[in-house]
Amino acid sequence: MLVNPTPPQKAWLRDSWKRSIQAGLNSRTQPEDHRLPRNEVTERVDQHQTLIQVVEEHAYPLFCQIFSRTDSRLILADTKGIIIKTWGQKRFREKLTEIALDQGVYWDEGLKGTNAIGTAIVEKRPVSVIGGEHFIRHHHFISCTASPIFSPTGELIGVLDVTSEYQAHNDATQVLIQNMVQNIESELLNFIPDAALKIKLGHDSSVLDSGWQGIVVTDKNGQVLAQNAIAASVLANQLQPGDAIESVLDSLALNRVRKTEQFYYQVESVNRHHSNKPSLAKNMPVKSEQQPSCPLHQGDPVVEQAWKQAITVMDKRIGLVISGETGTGKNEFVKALHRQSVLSDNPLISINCGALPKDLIEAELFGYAPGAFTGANPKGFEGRFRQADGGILFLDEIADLPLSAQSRLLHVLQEKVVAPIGATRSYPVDVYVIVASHKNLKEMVAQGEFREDLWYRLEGLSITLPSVRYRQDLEALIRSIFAQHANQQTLSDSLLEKMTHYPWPGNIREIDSTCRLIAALCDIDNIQLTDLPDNIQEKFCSLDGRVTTSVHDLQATLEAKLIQTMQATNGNVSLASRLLGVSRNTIYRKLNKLGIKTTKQQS
Ligand SMILES: Nc1ncnc2c1ncn2[C@@H]1O[C@H](COP(=O)(O)OP(=O)(O)OP(=O)(O)O)[C@@H](O)[C@H]1O
Repeated sequence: MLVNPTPPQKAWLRDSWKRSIQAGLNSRTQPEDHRLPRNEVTERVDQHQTLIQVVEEHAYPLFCQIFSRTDSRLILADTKGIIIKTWGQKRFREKLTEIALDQGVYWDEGLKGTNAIGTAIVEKRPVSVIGGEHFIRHHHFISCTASPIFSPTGELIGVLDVTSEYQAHNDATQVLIQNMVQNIESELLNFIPDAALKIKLGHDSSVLDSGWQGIVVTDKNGQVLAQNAIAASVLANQLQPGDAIESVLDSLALNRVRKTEQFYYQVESVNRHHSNKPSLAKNMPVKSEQQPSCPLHQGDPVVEQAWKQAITVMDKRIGLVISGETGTGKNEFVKALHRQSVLSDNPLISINCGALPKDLIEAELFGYAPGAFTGANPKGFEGRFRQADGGILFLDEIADLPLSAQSRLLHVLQEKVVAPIGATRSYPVDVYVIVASHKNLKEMVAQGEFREDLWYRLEGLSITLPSVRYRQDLEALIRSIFAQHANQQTLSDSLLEKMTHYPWPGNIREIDSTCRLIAALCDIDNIQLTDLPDNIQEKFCSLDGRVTTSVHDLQATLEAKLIQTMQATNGNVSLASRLLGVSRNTIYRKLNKLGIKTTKQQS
């Protein structure tokens, strides 16, 4: 029988080793891996989007600063010890793959023996497990330090871990990880629904922006919603959720550092411009200096301006019309606006007018009374307008709304009441309506296909989301969308270049489905063009192996090809016309336009 080595001295480690033995593990045998199927990994990543985002913004920079030159990985695990995401040294990741320290694998103490992630979950406190302190021998080459992450209401929501090659950890590592977790927990306070004020506290004014400050978050009436552990300590546990913050502060005036007898404090309004930023992918370039406030782009000025204007008009309840080719992200834009707006706790109802049969659209929008028409739900239907009451109704493809529904819509917008079909009464509704179309509504008005009065009622601000071929952040956009589908894969620079030169007629939708396909088919690092299926390779490459981007570039490519052919044929127009498959006249015309004379013309 194999005997486990001498248990360690530290009591908590001894206990953890004991639990490992009780779980039936043998220190000399590498335990079996328990791995989530790929689709469940994606689901978990989705569920943890906010946490991932906060880690990327508030812990990863510090990790890079301290560990970038060492063989280390930053790891986020969920409450069951399943690894959700990892960041850091790529070559070290490969080494960690040998012990399955990668995405989707359970690092529960009962499955992997004493390890920082699993043991921190059991202990509910930060722990460092250095080299030989790991129960399983195969894990002795690593040192891990992990700290649990708690929600503003004190529930465990995940674990942050730094795993390094054995020698890389020292006594300060645990303090560092705690600092990262502190930053994460403080930032999570901004995500509490109804959070309006953030009060930073400390015994000295210098700590107010240090990452070690106490934080209390209140609603707009100054009622405490949550606080971090430091605030509870600075305030000697005087405050509980629901208490009025003014019981401990003299003033709620914003931004000035103030002092009570016990502590310094500063009141800020909560920054709600956080939700659902696309994840900062591992293979994304370092953040641009100026972080865009719109979560849907990575530095495109047109989208940013559209976003800023939209936020402003929404707050003032001015109408918003969004145009843009199919797939440019109009729906996503509206969802992000909703999340960011004061209406975020109220419904967002989206309806695609083009996708509904014309004779049902009025019933869908305005509802109907029981027995209003044959085939209807016998209980009646309240309709989308009433479902959206207090929130936002997004009417996509509004151009497809039949004229009869247009007049009814105008009536609802003007009177703020909706009368379901066949009903004897009407209902008050307070709905902010946003519309989108990829057809030109103004032209439709001119042609009598869209009611002019409705257009004037809807039109306030008209914004157009740019087609991706015109976006200045295309490369970062592709990287970020790919990262959302990738497991650990990355796109090679040359493939990325091809992708940024492809015109993407289906816009973000096409980028999304292409990236999804590449991530599913190419389970390798640094994916090259030749790793892709033939049809995708073909779409990224033009005939001569160069890439076509826009009409302008296409023109340039054709002209270059013409010049090359003329050179190769020593100016023989007949031969060039046969090689290029165009008439001699076309060649003369093009050469003329380019100011090039044929040998014949020269002589
Ligand atoms: N900024 C973004 N990042 C990642 N994916 C996005 C982004 N914007 C849109 N998408 C994805 O692209 C696809 C198309 O987006 P969306 O439905 O918002 O486009 P649309 O302009 O409303 O299209 P249509 O006009 O055809 O209704 C969706 O799958 C969406 O998830």
